[in-house]
Amino acid sequence: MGLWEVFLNWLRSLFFKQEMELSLIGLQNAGKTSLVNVVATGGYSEDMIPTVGFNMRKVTKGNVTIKLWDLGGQPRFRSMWERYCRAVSAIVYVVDAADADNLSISRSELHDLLSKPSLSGIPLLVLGNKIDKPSALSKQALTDQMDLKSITDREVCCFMISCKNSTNIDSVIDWLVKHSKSKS
Ligand SMILES: Nc1nc2c(ncn2[C@@H]2O[C@H](COP(=O)(O)OP(=O)(O)OP(=O)(O)O)[C@@H](O)[C@H]2O)c(=O)[nH]1
Ligand SMILES: [Mg+2]
Repeated sequence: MGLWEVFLNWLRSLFFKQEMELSLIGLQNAGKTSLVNVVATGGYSEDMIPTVGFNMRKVTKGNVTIKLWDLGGQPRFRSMWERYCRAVSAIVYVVDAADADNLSISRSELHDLLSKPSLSGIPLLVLGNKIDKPSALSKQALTDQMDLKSITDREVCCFMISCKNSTNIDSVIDWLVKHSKSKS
């Protein structure tokens, strides 16, 4: 590579570096921390410790640096979700698609969160996780049960994933990268 090319590449890397901040929200046991692990390292474990409060992780994909706020999903942590969503480029809401019993709670927590004026317009990515389980809902059923069609004040996208089998994780990363902003 000539010196000129090295210089151009360096210049390009300066201008095209992207950065984004995301919050991972959803009920306890949905698989938020598992998703962070799969995106960051490809690792998956059955043996997870519930998140107490929150964790922050930085993951780099290509020239995009993603700062992830991985929040605890137990009831006592839900009141802080809004605070960690205010400055983000996108909200990622994880649902256990195989846990029919908790879907209505998950739906009302999501709609509660989105009703906060401070979060208006922030794009939403809903992930139906655990599709490796036979009891998991279809995308259509999840969309209906989470009442996603009623959300009209922002961009909404939904993918069905499995952290366990790494299903559709690429689509998630693509979506995230497309929603990153140029570093200023
Ligand atoms: N079968 C299956 N189990 C999964 C999948 N993803 C996560 N799990 C399991 O679900 C459990 C909870 O996962 P976590 O990632 O800790 O869930 P969380 O949403 O971070 O939970 P909190 O931190 O308490 O809010 C763990 O036992 C995981 O192994 C998946 O895709 N398939
Ligand atoms: Mg967790």
